[in-house]
Amino acid sequence: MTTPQLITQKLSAGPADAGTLDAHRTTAISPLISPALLREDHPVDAAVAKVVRQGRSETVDILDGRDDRLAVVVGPCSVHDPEAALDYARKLAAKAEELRGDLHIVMRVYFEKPRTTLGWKGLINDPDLDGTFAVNKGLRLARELLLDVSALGLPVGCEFLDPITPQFIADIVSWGSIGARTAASQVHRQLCSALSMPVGIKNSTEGDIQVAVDATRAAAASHVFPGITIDGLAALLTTSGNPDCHVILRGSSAGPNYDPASVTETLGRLEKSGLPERVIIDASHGNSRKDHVRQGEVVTELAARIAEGERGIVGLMMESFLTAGRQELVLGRASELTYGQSITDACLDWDSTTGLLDTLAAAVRARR
Ligand SMILES: O=C[C@H](O)[C@H](O)COP(=O)(O)O
Ligand SMILES: C=C(OP(=O)(O)O)C(=O)O
Repeated sequence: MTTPQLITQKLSAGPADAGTLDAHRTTAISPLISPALLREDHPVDAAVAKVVRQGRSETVDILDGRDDRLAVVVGPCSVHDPEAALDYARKLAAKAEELRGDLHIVMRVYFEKPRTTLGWKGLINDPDLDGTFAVNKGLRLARELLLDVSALGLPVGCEFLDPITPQFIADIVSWGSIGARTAASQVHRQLCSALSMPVGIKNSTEGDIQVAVDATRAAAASHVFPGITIDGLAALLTTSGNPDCHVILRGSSAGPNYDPASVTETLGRLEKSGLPERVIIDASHGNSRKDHVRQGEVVTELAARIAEGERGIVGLMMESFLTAGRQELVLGRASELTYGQSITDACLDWDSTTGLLDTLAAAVRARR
Protein backbone atom coordinates (compact mmCIF):
# COMPACT_ATOMS: atom_id res chain seq x y z
CA MET A 1 0.00 0.00 0.00
CA THR A 2 1.20 3.52 -0.77
CA THR A 3 1.83 5.49 2.41
CA PRO A 4 -0.43 8.55 2.47
CA GLN A 5 1.44 11.84 2.13
CA LEU A 6 1.30 14.13 5.13
CA ILE A 7 -0.02 17.56 4.36
CA THR A 8 2.90 19.91 4.59
CA GLN A 9 1.83 22.69 2.28
CA LYS A 10 -0.36 25.67 3.09
CA LEU A 11 -3.81 25.09 1.62
CA SER A 12 -4.70 28.56 0.40
CA ALA A 13 -3.11 31.74 -0.79
CA GLY A 14 -3.50 35.04 1.04
CA PRO A 15 -2.33 36.09 4.46
CA ALA A 16 0.65 34.10 5.70
CA ASP A 17 -1.37 32.07 8.20
CA ALA A 18 -4.43 31.41 5.96
CA GLY A 19 -3.47 27.76 5.56
CA THR A 20 -3.69 27.25 9.28
CA LEU A 21 -7.40 28.13 9.34
CA ASP A 22 -8.52 24.77 7.95
CA ALA A 23 -7.19 21.23 7.54
CA HIS A 24 -6.67 21.06 11.29
CA ARG A 25 -8.04 17.56 11.39
CA THR A 26 -7.07 16.21 7.97
CA THR A 27 -3.96 14.19 8.70
CA ALA A 28 -3.23 12.89 5.20
CA ILE A 29 -4.22 13.38 1.59
CA SER A 30 -3.35 10.74 -0.99
CA PRO A 31 -4.23 10.30 -4.68
CA LEU A 32 -7.50 8.72 -5.77
CA ILE A 33 -7.64 6.95 -9.14
CA SER A 34 -9.99 8.63 -11.62
CA PRO A 35 -13.24 6.89 -12.58
CA ALA A 36 -12.26 7.25 -16.26
CA LEU A 37 -9.00 5.39 -15.70
CA LEU A 38 -10.68 2.56 -13.81
CA ARG A 39 -13.37 2.28 -16.49
CA GLU A 40 -10.69 2.19 -19.20
CA ASP A 41 -8.82 -0.61 -17.40
CA HIS A 42 -12.02 -2.56 -16.77
CA PRO A 43 -14.45 -1.71 -19.56
CA VAL A 44 -18.00 -2.96 -19.99
CA ASP A 45 -18.24 -5.26 -23.02
CA ALA A 46 -21.35 -5.78 -25.14
CA ALA A 47 -22.47 -8.88 -23.23
CA VAL A 48 -22.25 -7.16 -19.83
CA ALA A 49 -23.97 -4.04 -21.18
CA LYS A 50 -26.86 -6.25 -22.30
CA VAL A 51 -27.14 -7.82 -18.80
CA VAL A 52 -27.14 -4.37 -17.15
CA ARG A 53 -29.73 -2.92 -19.54
CA GLN A 54 -31.97 -5.98 -19.30
CA GLY A 55 -31.55 -6.12 -15.51
CA ARG A 56 -32.71 -2.52 -15.26
CA SER A 57 -35.58 -2.72 -17.74
CA GLU A 58 -36.99 -5.96 -16.30
CA THR A 59 -36.93 -4.42 -12.80
CA VAL A 60 -38.73 -1.32 -14.07
CA ASP A 61 -41.34 -3.48 -15.83
CA ILE A 62 -42.01 -5.28 -12.53
CA LEU A 63 -42.16 -1.99 -10.61
CA ASP A 64 -44.64 -0.58 -13.13
CA GLY A 65 -46.80 -3.74 -13.21
CA ARG A 66 -46.08 -4.68 -16.83
CA ASP A 67 -44.34 -7.87 -15.67
CA ASP A 68 -46.08 -10.05 -13.07
CA ARG A 69 -42.92 -11.66 -11.69
CA LEU A 70 -41.34 -10.74 -8.36
CA ALA A 71 -38.03 -8.89 -8.19
CA VAL A 72 -35.73 -10.62 -5.70
CA VAL A 73 -32.53 -8.93 -4.52
CA VAL A 74 -30.51 -11.63 -2.82
CA GLY A 75 -26.89 -12.08 -1.78
CA PRO A 76 -24.39 -11.39 0.99
CA CYS A 77 -24.85 -8.54 3.41
CA SER A 78 -21.43 -7.36 2.26
CA VAL A 79 -18.65 -8.60 0.01
CA HIS A 80 -15.40 -9.13 1.93
CA ASP A 81 -13.91 -11.93 -0.22
CA PRO A 82 -14.49 -11.48 -3.98
CA GLU A 83 -13.71 -15.16 -4.64
CA ALA A 84 -16.45 -16.36 -2.27
CA ALA A 85 -18.85 -13.79 -3.71
CA LEU A 86 -18.15 -15.09 -7.22
CA ASP A 87 -18.64 -18.68 -6.05
CA TYR A 88 -22.02 -17.63 -4.68
CA ALA A 89 -22.80 -15.77 -7.93
CA ARG A 90 -22.21 -18.92 -10.02
CA LYS A 91 -24.78 -20.83 -7.97
CA LEU A 92 -27.23 -17.94 -8.02
CA ALA A 93 -26.89 -17.44 -11.79
CA ALA A 94 -27.95 -21.06 -12.39
CA LYS A 95 -30.87 -20.73 -9.96
CA ALA A 96 -31.94 -17.40 -11.51
CA GLU A 97 -32.02 -19.02 -14.94
CA GLU A 98 -34.11 -21.93 -13.60
CA LEU A 99 -36.70 -19.59 -12.03
CA ARG A 100 -36.63 -16.75 -14.54
CA GLY A 101 -40.23 -17.35 -15.60
CA ASP A 102 -41.40 -16.37 -12.10
CA LEU A 103 -38.62 -14.37 -10.46
CA HIS A 104 -36.30 -11.61 -11.63
CA ILE A 105 -33.21 -12.26 -9.50
CA VAL A 106 -30.65 -9.53 -8.85
CA MET A 107 -27.56 -10.32 -6.77
CA ARG A 108 -26.76 -8.11 -3.77
CA VAL A 109 -23.14 -7.13 -4.33
CA TYR A 110 -22.65 -4.56 -1.57
CA PHE A 111 -19.29 -2.83 -1.19
CA GLU A 112 -20.19 0.08 1.09
CA LYS A 113 -21.49 -0.49 4.62
CA PRO A 114 -23.15 2.33 6.59
CA ARG A 115 -22.29 1.70 10.26
CA THR A 116 -24.46 2.57 13.24
CA THR A 117 -21.32 3.78 15.00
CA LEU A 118 -18.02 2.24 13.92
CA GLY A 119 -16.86 -0.91 12.17
CA TRP A 120 -15.44 -2.21 8.89
CA LYS A 121 -16.97 -0.01 6.18
CA GLY A 122 -16.80 -2.42 3.28
CA LEU A 123 -14.51 -3.73 0.56
CA ILE A 124 -14.03 -0.37 -1.16
CA ASN A 125 -12.95 1.37 2.05
CA ASP A 126 -10.73 -1.40 3.44
CA PRO A 127 -10.24 -4.26 0.94
CA ASP A 128 -7.44 -5.89 2.94
CA LEU A 129 -9.61 -6.02 6.08
CA ASP A 130 -6.75 -4.72 8.16
CA GLY A 131 -7.33 -1.00 8.61
CA THR A 132 -4.94 0.03 5.81
CA PHE A 133 -7.77 1.60 3.75
CA ALA A 134 -6.40 0.78 0.28
CA VAL A 135 -9.35 2.51 -1.41
CA ASN A 136 -7.89 2.47 -4.94
CA LYS A 137 -7.48 -1.30 -4.65
CA GLY A 138 -11.00 -1.57 -3.22
CA LEU A 139 -12.49 0.32 -6.16
CA ARG A 140 -10.61 -1.91 -8.60
CA LEU A 141 -11.72 -5.13 -6.86
CA ALA A 142 -15.30 -3.87 -6.76
CA ARG A 143 -15.38 -3.06 -10.47
CA GLU A 144 -13.75 -6.37 -11.39
CA LEU A 145 -16.27 -8.32 -9.34
CA LEU A 146 -19.23 -6.45 -10.80
CA LEU A 147 -17.97 -7.30 -14.29
CA ASP A 148 -17.38 -10.97 -13.35
CA VAL A 149 -20.84 -11.39 -11.81
CA SER A 150 -22.54 -9.64 -14.73
CA ALA A 151 -20.63 -11.83 -17.19
CA LEU A 152 -22.49 -14.79 -15.66
CA GLY A 153 -25.71 -13.18 -16.89
CA LEU A 154 -26.68 -12.06 -13.37
CA PRO A 155 -27.67 -8.40 -12.84
CA VAL A 156 -26.23 -6.79 -9.70
CA GLY A 157 -27.56 -4.49 -6.98
CA CYS A 158 -25.44 -2.14 -4.82
CA GLU A 159 -26.07 0.30 -2.02
CA PHE A 160 -24.75 3.76 -2.85
CA LEU A 161 -23.34 5.40 0.25
CA ASP A 162 -20.48 7.70 -0.71
CA PRO A 163 -21.63 10.24 -3.32
CA ILE A 164 -18.33 9.96 -5.25
CA THR A 165 -18.25 6.15 -5.57
CA PRO A 166 -21.01 5.77 -8.21
CA GLN A 167 -18.81 7.25 -10.96
CA PHE A 168 -16.51 4.23 -10.52
CA ILE A 169 -19.12 1.47 -10.69
CA ALA A 170 -22.66 2.66 -11.47
CA ASP A 171 -22.46 1.73 -15.16
CA ILE A 172 -22.47 -1.97 -14.14
CA VAL A 173 -25.30 -1.73 -11.58
CA SER A 174 -28.87 -2.77 -12.48
CA TRP A 175 -30.55 -1.86 -9.19
CA GLY A 176 -29.43 0.56 -6.48
CA SER A 177 -30.32 1.12 -2.86
CA ILE A 178 -30.23 3.98 -0.40
CA GLY A 179 -30.00 2.66 3.14
CA ALA A 180 -31.99 3.39 6.25
CA ARG A 181 -29.31 5.71 7.62
CA THR A 182 -29.19 7.97 4.55
CA ALA A 183 -32.78 8.05 3.26
CA ALA A 184 -33.27 11.49 4.83
CA SER A 185 -30.12 12.90 3.26
CA GLN A 186 -30.61 15.48 0.52
CA VAL A 187 -27.22 14.54 -0.90
CA HIS A 188 -28.43 10.95 -1.44
CA ARG A 189 -31.80 12.01 -2.82
CA GLN A 190 -30.02 14.22 -5.37
CA LEU A 191 -27.72 11.34 -6.21
CA CYS A 192 -30.76 9.09 -6.86
CA SER A 193 -32.15 11.70 -9.23
CA ALA A 194 -29.03 11.18 -11.37
CA LEU A 195 -28.71 7.40 -11.24
CA SER A 196 -29.58 5.45 -14.39
CA MET A 197 -31.07 2.44 -12.61
CA PRO A 198 -34.13 1.89 -10.37
CA VAL A 199 -33.30 2.64 -6.73
CA GLY A 200 -34.96 1.27 -3.58
CA ILE A 201 -35.00 3.61 -0.58
CA LYS A 202 -35.39 2.25 2.95
CA ASN A 203 -37.49 3.38 5.89
CA SER A 204 -35.45 4.76 8.79
CA THR A 205 -33.86 2.58 11.46
CA GLU A 206 -36.43 3.96 13.92
CA GLY A 207 -39.30 2.94 11.60
CA ASP A 208 -40.24 6.20 9.89
CA ILE A 209 -41.80 5.17 6.56
CA GLN A 210 -42.58 8.74 5.47
CA VAL A 211 -38.86 9.52 5.12
CA ALA A 212 -38.61 6.87 2.37
CA VAL A 213 -41.77 8.15 0.68
CA ASP A 214 -40.42 11.72 0.79
CA ALA A 215 -37.05 10.54 -0.56
CA THR A 216 -38.79 8.74 -3.44
CA ARG A 217 -40.64 11.94 -4.30
CA ALA A 218 -37.53 14.11 -4.02
CA ALA A 219 -35.48 11.71 -6.16
CA ALA A 220 -38.09 11.82 -8.93
CA ALA A 221 -37.50 15.57 -9.33
CA SER A 222 -34.77 17.39 -11.23
CA HIS A 223 -31.85 18.79 -9.17
CA VAL A 224 -28.71 20.87 -9.62
CA PHE A 225 -25.85 19.99 -7.26
CA PRO A 226 -22.07 19.61 -7.06
CA GLY A 227 -20.61 16.25 -7.98
CA ILE A 228 -17.68 14.81 -9.91
CA THR A 229 -17.23 14.02 -13.57
CA ILE A 230 -15.89 10.74 -14.92
CA ASP A 231 -12.46 12.41 -14.93
CA GLY A 232 -12.77 13.01 -11.20
CA LEU A 233 -13.17 16.78 -11.48
CA ALA A 234 -15.64 18.78 -9.44
CA ALA A 235 -18.62 19.84 -11.54
CA LEU A 236 -22.16 21.09 -11.28
CA LEU A 237 -24.61 18.35 -12.25
CA THR A 238 -28.13 18.94 -13.56
CA THR A 239 -30.38 15.87 -13.41
CA SER A 240 -33.75 14.98 -14.89
CA GLY A 241 -35.02 13.00 -11.87
CA ASN A 242 -35.46 9.25 -11.38
CA PRO A 243 -39.06 7.97 -11.76
CA ASP A 244 -38.01 4.40 -10.87
CA CYS A 245 -37.30 4.90 -7.17
CA HIS A 246 -39.41 2.92 -4.71
CA VAL A 247 -39.76 2.29 -0.98
CA ILE A 248 -38.18 -0.68 0.82
CA LEU A 249 -39.75 -1.70 4.14
CA ARG A 250 -36.91 -3.06 6.29
CA GLY A 251 -38.46 -3.05 9.76
CA SER A 252 -36.89 -1.03 12.55
CA SER A 253 -35.58 -0.99 16.07
CA ALA A 254 -39.25 -1.11 17.09
CA GLY A 255 -39.87 -4.36 15.18
CA PRO A 256 -41.02 -5.64 11.77
CA ASN A 257 -43.10 -3.67 9.26
CA TYR A 258 -43.92 -6.29 6.62
CA ASP A 259 -47.38 -6.96 8.08
CA PRO A 260 -50.45 -6.21 5.88
CA ALA A 261 -51.32 -3.04 7.85
CA SER A 262 -47.83 -1.52 7.36
CA VAL A 263 -47.85 -2.39 3.66
CA THR A 264 -51.32 -0.86 3.20
CA GLU A 265 -50.26 2.24 5.12
CA THR A 266 -47.16 2.62 2.92
CA LEU A 267 -49.15 2.23 -0.30
CA GLY A 268 -51.60 4.86 0.99
CA ARG A 269 -48.78 7.29 1.76
CA LEU A 270 -47.34 6.74 -1.74
CA GLU A 271 -50.74 7.41 -3.32
CA LYS A 272 -51.13 10.59 -1.26
CA SER A 273 -47.75 11.77 -2.56
CA GLY A 274 -48.73 11.02 -6.16
CA LEU A 275 -46.25 8.14 -6.39
CA PRO A 276 -46.73 4.62 -7.80
CA GLU A 277 -48.11 2.21 -5.17
CA ARG A 278 -45.45 -0.48 -4.89
CA VAL A 279 -43.02 -1.68 -2.20
CA ILE A 280 -40.14 -4.05 -1.80
CA ILE A 281 -39.85 -5.91 1.51
CA ASP A 282 -36.43 -6.51 3.04
CA ALA A 283 -36.75 -9.80 4.94
CA SER A 284 -33.59 -9.00 6.91
CA HIS A 285 -32.61 -6.12 9.23
CA GLY A 286 -35.50 -4.94 11.44
CA ASN A 287 -37.89 -7.41 9.80
CA SER A 288 -35.81 -10.37 10.98
CA ARG A 289 -34.33 -8.62 14.00
CA LYS A 290 -31.05 -9.56 12.31
CA ASP A 291 -31.74 -13.28 12.89
CA HIS A 292 -31.13 -15.14 9.62
CA VAL A 293 -33.46 -18.00 10.62
CA ARG A 294 -36.25 -15.47 11.09
CA GLN A 295 -35.58 -14.19 7.53
CA GLY A 296 -36.85 -17.55 6.27
CA GLU A 297 -40.05 -17.15 8.30
CA VAL A 298 -40.59 -13.65 6.87
CA VAL A 299 -40.15 -14.86 3.28
CA THR A 300 -42.45 -17.84 3.83
CA GLU A 301 -45.19 -15.60 5.27
CA LEU A 302 -44.83 -13.11 2.42
CA ALA A 303 -44.97 -15.92 -0.15
CA ALA A 304 -48.30 -17.05 1.32
CA ARG A 305 -49.71 -13.53 1.03
CA ILE A 306 -48.43 -13.19 -2.54
CA ALA A 307 -49.97 -16.55 -3.46
CA GLU A 308 -53.29 -15.23 -2.12
CA GLY A 309 -53.13 -12.27 -4.50
CA GLU A 310 -51.05 -9.51 -2.81
CA ARG A 311 -49.90 -7.17 -5.62
CA GLY A 312 -48.51 -4.13 -3.78
CA ILE A 313 -45.38 -6.09 -2.88
CA VAL A 314 -43.36 -6.14 -6.09
CA GLY A 315 -40.13 -7.51 -4.69
CA LEU A 316 -38.18 -8.95 -1.80
CA MET A 317 -34.68 -8.65 -0.42
CA MET A 318 -32.80 -11.44 1.38
CA GLU A 319 -29.35 -11.53 2.91
CA SER A 320 -27.78 -14.85 1.94
CA PHE A 321 -24.30 -16.29 1.53
CA LEU A 322 -22.68 -19.73 1.24
CA THR A 323 -22.60 -20.41 5.00
CA ALA A 324 -25.29 -19.46 7.52
CA GLY A 325 -24.92 -16.75 10.16
CA ARG A 326 -22.13 -14.26 10.69
CA GLN A 327 -18.65 -14.07 12.17
CA GLU A 328 -16.64 -11.33 13.83
CA LEU A 329 -13.81 -9.80 11.79
CA VAL A 330 -10.62 -9.08 13.71
CA LEU A 331 -8.77 -6.47 11.63
CA GLY A 332 -5.57 -7.92 10.21
CA ARG A 333 -6.66 -11.53 10.76
CA ALA A 334 -8.77 -12.11 7.65
CA SER A 335 -7.00 -15.43 6.98
CA GLU A 336 -8.79 -16.87 10.03
CA LEU A 337 -12.27 -16.19 8.62
CA THR A 338 -14.67 -19.00 7.69
CA TYR A 339 -15.08 -19.13 3.90
CA GLY A 340 -18.38 -17.81 2.57
CA GLN A 341 -19.75 -16.49 5.87
CA SER A 342 -20.78 -12.86 6.42
CA ILE A 343 -18.67 -10.48 8.49
CA THR A 344 -21.54 -7.98 8.78
CA ASP A 345 -25.17 -9.08 9.24
CA ALA A 346 -26.17 -12.75 9.57
CA CYS A 347 -27.10 -14.43 6.27
CA LEU A 348 -29.17 -17.43 5.21
CA ASP A 349 -27.08 -20.29 3.85
CA TRP A 350 -27.26 -21.40 0.23
CA ASP A 351 -29.55 -24.40 0.71
CA SER A 352 -32.13 -22.42 2.70
CA THR A 353 -31.94 -19.69 0.07
CA THR A 354 -32.75 -22.01 -2.84
CA GLY A 355 -35.71 -23.44 -0.91
CA LEU A 356 -37.07 -19.92 -0.28
CA LEU A 357 -36.57 -18.90 -3.91
CA ASP A 358 -38.58 -21.99 -4.95
CA THR A 359 -41.32 -20.99 -2.48
CA LEU A 360 -41.46 -17.45 -3.91
CA ALA A 361 -41.59 -18.75 -7.48
CA ALA A 362 -44.48 -21.06 -6.55
CA ALA A 363 -46.26 -18.09 -4.95
CA VAL A 364 -45.98 -16.07 -8.16
CA ARG A 365 -47.42 -18.99 -10.16
CA ALA A 366 -50.29 -19.33 -7.66
CA ARG A 367 -51.04 -15.59 -7.91
CA ARG A 368 -51.36 -15.90 -11.69
O1 LIG B 1 -26.61 -4.18 6.65
C1 LIG B 1 -25.70 -3.99 7.41
C2 LIG B 1 -25.84 -3.41 8.74
O2 LIG B 1 -27.09 -3.62 9.26
C3 LIG B 1 -25.53 -1.95 8.73
O3 LIG B 1 -24.37 -1.73 7.99
C4 LIG B 1 -25.37 -1.46 10.15
O4 LIG B 1 -24.53 -2.28 10.83
P1 LIG B 1 -24.03 -2.00 12.30
O5 LIG B 1 -25.22 -1.64 13.12
O6 LIG B 1 -23.41 -3.30 12.70
O7 LIG B 1 -23.04 -0.89 12.24
C1 LIG C 1 -27.28 -1.48 5.41
C2 LIG C 1 -28.30 -2.15 4.92
O1 LIG C 1 -29.57 -2.02 5.29
P1 LIG C 1 -30.26 -0.89 6.16
O2 LIG C 1 -29.90 0.40 5.50
O3 LIG C 1 -31.70 -1.24 6.03
O4 LIG C 1 -29.75 -1.01 7.55
C3 LIG C 1 -28.11 -3.18 3.89
O5 LIG C 1 -29.10 -3.59 3.25
O6 LIG C 1 -26.99 -3.60 3.72
